[in-house]
Amino acid sequence: MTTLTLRRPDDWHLHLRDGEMLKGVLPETARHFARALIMPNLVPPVVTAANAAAYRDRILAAKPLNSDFRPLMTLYLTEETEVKDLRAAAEIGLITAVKLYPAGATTNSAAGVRDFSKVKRVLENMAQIGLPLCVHGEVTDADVDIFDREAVFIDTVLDPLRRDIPGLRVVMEHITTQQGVEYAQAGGDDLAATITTHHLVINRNDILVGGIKPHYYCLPVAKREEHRLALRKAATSGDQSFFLGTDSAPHTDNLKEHACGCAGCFTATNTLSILAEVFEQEGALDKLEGFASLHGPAFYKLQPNDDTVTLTKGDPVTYPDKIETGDGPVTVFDPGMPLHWHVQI
Ligand SMILES: NC(=O)N[C@@H](CC(=O)O)C(=O)O
Ligand SMILES: [Zn+2]
Ligand SMILES: [Zn+2]
Repeated sequence: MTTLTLRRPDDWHLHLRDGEMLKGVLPETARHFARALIMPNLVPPVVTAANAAAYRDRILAAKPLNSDFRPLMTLYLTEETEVKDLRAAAEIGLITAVKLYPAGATTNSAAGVRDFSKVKRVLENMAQIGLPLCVHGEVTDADVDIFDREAVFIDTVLDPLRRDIPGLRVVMEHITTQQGVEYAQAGGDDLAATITTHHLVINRNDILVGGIKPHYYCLPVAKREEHRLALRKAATSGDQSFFLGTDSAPHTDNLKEHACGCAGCFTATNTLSILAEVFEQEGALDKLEGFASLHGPAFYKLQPNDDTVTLTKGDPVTYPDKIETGDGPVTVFDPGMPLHWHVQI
């Protein structure tokens, strides 16, 4: 196969940041994707309907001319989130989901949830109205090894939470383990999982062998090879429980190449070419449209996009090593393999 036409994809987990960074990174996503679910971990976070409306307007103002890109907004769940504000935001279609960060789990998560009993009423209301909860699924206990934090979260937080609040629709964000795959597979229609581009490509050796690679450091951190293989199998299986959330998470190079480097891989620029390469390697190019363009809208009860994107296979395609933003350069994720699928724009 040398040409592949898909319904235009959506990105179900994206960090656009704000200000100059937003202006710099938004065109990279808007070039290929129709919609993206926008993460609310700004400083300060997007915690109210008014915050979400203002942020949506800043995104729309930063959008390239003639782009139809649509941001789908989320609220950052805190122990102070008000049911009334959240329900009103959902009713007018201002928000598509609510994001749960365990406090301290990842970039800008300090305002996240410490005591789950304090958000129970909000979660019950979300279950009633069918508003999905997107979860950064890692425990933060100092005594749990960072490579075990996702599996421990599933057993000790996520599973009890889902039993406690029947009907709550949950997206396990950026899963990185076999345990994540198995839990998502078994969860029925109210549970799904996003998988990033980079976790299909790198394992933990890529971060650490031959010198530390700060641009491969993200959270949840990439795991052993067996987990990467489980993710590839899940993504290319055609199972509707799995769909694309790139978790493209830009940080300027000075903050990545640092004694205490920030977590996040920036993949917006070359994600589609990488995914086509990965799906081809797995003999599953016919499953790419489901993963990138159909399963996500089905979970969120939205229509898939009407228009299409076409990829053609040819000589290796090159992408810039970095993009320039008003805040400084941002390194584009290096998949460490030649990419042959060109995205027509
Ligand atoms: N994935 C990351 O490593 N970083 C994300 C936060 C997140 O999605 O956990 C960020 O905002 O930089
Ligand atoms: Zn996260
Ligand atoms: Zn993220």
